[in-house]
Parts: sequence; C-alpha cells; structure tokens
Amino acid sequence: MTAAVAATAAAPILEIRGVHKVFGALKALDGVDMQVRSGEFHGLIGPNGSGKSTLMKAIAGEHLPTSGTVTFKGGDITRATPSERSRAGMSIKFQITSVLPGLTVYDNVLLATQAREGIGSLLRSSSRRRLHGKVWAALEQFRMLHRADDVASSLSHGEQQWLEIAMAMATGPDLLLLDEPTAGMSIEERRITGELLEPIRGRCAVVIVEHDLDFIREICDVLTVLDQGAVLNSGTIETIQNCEKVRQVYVRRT
Ligand SMILES: Nc1ncnc2c1ncn2[C@@H]1O[C@H](COP(=O)(O)OP(=O)(O)OP(=O)(O)O)[C@@H](O)[C@H]1O
Repeated sequence: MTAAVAATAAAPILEIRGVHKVFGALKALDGVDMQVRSGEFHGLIGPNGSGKSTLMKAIAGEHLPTSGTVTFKGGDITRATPSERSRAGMSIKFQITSVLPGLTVYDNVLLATQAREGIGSLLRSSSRRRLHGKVWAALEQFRMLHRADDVASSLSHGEQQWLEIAMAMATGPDLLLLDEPTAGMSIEERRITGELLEPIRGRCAVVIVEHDLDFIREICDVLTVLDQGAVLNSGTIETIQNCEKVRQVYVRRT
C-alpha cells in the first residue's frame, strides 16, 4: 500500500463541521465541512478571498468560528486557545515569519520546542540539554545542521522558510498547518521544500494553503477547493482536476 493510500484509509484527525465565520455583513466562511486524515497531505486551494486563510485561522485558533465545530483527535477544540491546540499536537507555520533574526538557527528551534512545553521550560536551563536531541534531529531533517550556529538573519529567504518548518516540526506534532510555504521561493527552493516535507507523510498530517498549483499537485494526497467561503469540491488530485465546477471558478477569476 502506498503512503498516500494508507493515509486515505486512516481515521480523520481533524474534522470541520458547518463552520461559519462572519465579519460584519461579510460571510467569509459559509458552512464549511472538511476532513483531514492522519498522515495525509491536504491542500486547501481557491481564488483570492475564498476563505482559505480564515479557515486556517479557525483551525489554528486565531479566529473563533461564528458557528460550527472543529474537532481534533476526537476532541472538540472549537473554542480552545492556540496554546491548548499546540499542546494537543497541532503546529503552525504562518506566512508571517516567527523566526527571531538575532538568535542562532539552533536557538530558534530550541525556543520553539521549549514553547510547546510551556513557560517553565523556557526558564529552566536543564531543558536545553534535555531537548538537544529533538533540536538536532529537526535541524538534520531540514538540512540546517551546517547553519546551526549562524544567526537566523544570515539565512536566505528559502532557508528561513525551512527553519520555520523545522521549528514547527521540532515539537513532534500530529498536524502541521502551512500557510503558503513556498511564497517568494525560486523554482529550485520549491523543489527542495517538497523534498523536505516528503518524509513527514504518513506520520504527521499537513494542511497546506498554497497559490502554487503545481506544488500542490505534486505534494498533496487530497485537495479541498473553497469558493466564496464554501467548499466547492474535495477529493483526490484527479477528482479535482476533472471537476468542471472547479475549472469554471479558476477561469472566472483569471
Ligand atoms: N479580519 C477580517 N475582517 C474583515 N474581513 C476579513 C477579515 N479577514 C478576512 N476577511 C475577508 O474575508 C474574505 C476571505 O478572506 P481570506 O483571507 O480568508 O481569503 P483567502 O482565500 O485566504 O484569500 P487570499 O488567497 O487572497 O489570501 C475576504 O473577503 C476578506 O476580505
């Protein structure tokens, strides 16, 4: 069984049911249902303003839905805080950088790992020794070991993005949320990003919002397409590519 098929057969780790989000008179999300299975790479696509970021924020706890539920690993997290979600095993890399530029690459990953454990860990110097193995493994996986002692501000744009993914993965999450991970990257950097994410498949579910449809097609097992705050279709790449409604939305908006 391929990793993609195995992932599809697994139970949902994340379930969104009837989620609405209203900003004044605007319905940014209009009754969204979505399921993400354990270990699957799930792409969230749709034209500008279709509600992708708002849905990611509702999953991450940055926005609370106006109505509807978000269930993670069988527990209702609709109203949970971002740190409660993090402790439950959710990790986020948003478009806006969370890297501290004056710290070394190593210390950025260490800080991200300690933050998951709570404020006590940040204050204990012993946690540095205890977490060394996790930090080292994350740096190795994301090919950053040779930059461990360099300050983060000296990294290229692509390397900063990989550092952020390493920081998000160092906490050992079951679900990783990636908001436009390849924004501003060269074609070569995009290819490397795909390679770096591949080993995660099957052990951590990933929800990816991305405008680069070639990248999404190459990396995702399942796609959900949003249009005007509602799900237009959800399924395999083949299903979505052959969907006339999806084609029309992209033609209409380009
Ligand atoms: N905080 C907010 N206050 C008011 N309106 C908002 C807010 N956040 C988003 N919106 C509106 O909600 C709608 C959905 O926005 P959202 O950013 O989720 O779309 P998107 O699909 O991520 O768009 P893009 O691809 O351009 O990033 C848009 O009309 C947007 O203007």
